[in-house]
Amino acid sequence: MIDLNELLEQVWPLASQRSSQPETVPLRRALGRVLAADVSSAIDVPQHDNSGMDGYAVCVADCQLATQFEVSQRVPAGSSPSPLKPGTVARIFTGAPIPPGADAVVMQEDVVVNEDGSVAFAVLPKQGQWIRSAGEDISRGQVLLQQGTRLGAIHIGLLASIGVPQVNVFKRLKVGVMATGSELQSPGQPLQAGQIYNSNEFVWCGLLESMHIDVQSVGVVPDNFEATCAALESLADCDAVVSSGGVSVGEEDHVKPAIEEVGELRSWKVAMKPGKPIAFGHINRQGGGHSWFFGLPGNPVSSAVAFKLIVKPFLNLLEGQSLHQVDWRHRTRKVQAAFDWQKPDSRREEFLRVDVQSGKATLFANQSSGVLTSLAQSTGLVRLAKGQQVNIGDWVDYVSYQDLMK
Ligand SMILES: Nc1nc2c(c(=O)[nH]1)N[C@H]1C(S)=C(S)[C@@H](COP(=O)(O)OP(=O)(O)OC[C@H]3O[C@@H](n4cnc5c(N)ncnc54)[C@H](O)[C@@H]3O)O[C@H]1N2
Ligand code: MOO
Repeated sequence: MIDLNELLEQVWPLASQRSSQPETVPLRRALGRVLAADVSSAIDVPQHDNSGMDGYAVCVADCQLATQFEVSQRVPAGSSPSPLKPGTVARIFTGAPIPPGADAVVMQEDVVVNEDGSVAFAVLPKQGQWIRSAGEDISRGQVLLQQGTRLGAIHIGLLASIGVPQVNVFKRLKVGVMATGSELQSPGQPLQAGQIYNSNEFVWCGLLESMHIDVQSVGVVPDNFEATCAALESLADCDAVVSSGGVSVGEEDHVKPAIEEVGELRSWKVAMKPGKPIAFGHINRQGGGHSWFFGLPGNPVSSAVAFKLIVKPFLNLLEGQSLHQVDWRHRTRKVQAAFDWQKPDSRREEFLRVDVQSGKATLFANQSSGVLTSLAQSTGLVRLAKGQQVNIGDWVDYVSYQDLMK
């Protein structure tokens, strides 16, 4: 058996060697895409010192209590003020540029306005108060976002705030999905004796779509060699293909011989539970090149866990993110076990489905790799080393699903 960390060190670097091509897309199409180049700002944000309040722009050195000041100009947002006339103040509104010569803003609640329109201050202003400085958010020349950043809504807002209308991102990946198993039935059809519904395909399509990846699914492939080869070949133009089932040791497992027929295969028993049998390789394309291939176990929990821990980061790397950005092992933290685990697996590390609230991990009662409910009713995985026993109150390593899918 191979340790998970060793497998990751063998497989992930293969993805970094071949990242996808860049393309330019308008900002409104950039959500979830990966930046293909650093973005620097050509402007200061905000561009000018501006008022943080509706009120009066003043020169602090001129201000005295019990004195009336003439309001010499009115500065709404979007206007360009003249220099402040000495001994006067300027009416100003939130976001409007500070007139040259003014060095503080007094909010209107702290000002008395006289009948003749002049104003007086109840409290003396402090230098700089209520002034938002030019460049305090982003300064000109600053690298705002780095290559490899996956763009969320706030990132896109930042790009808009520096006036950029479009952005250079890596091409979207296309990933093929297939579920092998003659026992599989599609939702909506009645179950015959011995059949189960195909859920893996739906889990993966959802995970891939949430990763902004285009999905091409061939659905269920029956357990026979020819059908498996044909399905694999039909997906060869994808960047990668993920298949479930048929990677263990039974005679009905056709995935491994089929990959050997249409490409190249490496398969492992990974020392992890769930997710032990994993096949990896590639499918040759007719015109040259290849699609990467992952054969994950059929058990729904095993395949979803293997997908999140192994395949998802691989796809992120293939799209152009860096190893540091995708390696979930940096996002592991300690939580306190609210459970006992007295019979650990001595040969495989274990990933237990737990619900973590306020730093305390409660174990989902049924840890079988066939129980998909365990994934729905947990917040993440506790990672235990081979043979690691747990007593209530022990601190254990934990990674949340949210951090795994970042
Ligand atoms: N003699 C041994 N048997 C098994 C071993 C072993 O080492 N020696 N390993 C076990 C482990 S661990 C796992 S995990 C499974 C993996 O088996 P396969 O990948 O070959 O998957 P199948 O046998 O095709 O299916 C396993 C299980 O999952 C259900 N399944 C399959 N596809 C789907 C789907 N699309 N949606 C929902 N459920 C699915 C299938 O009906 C089976 O119940 O092997 C153990 N056996
Ligand atoms: O990989 Mo298997 O999940 O240990 O059931």
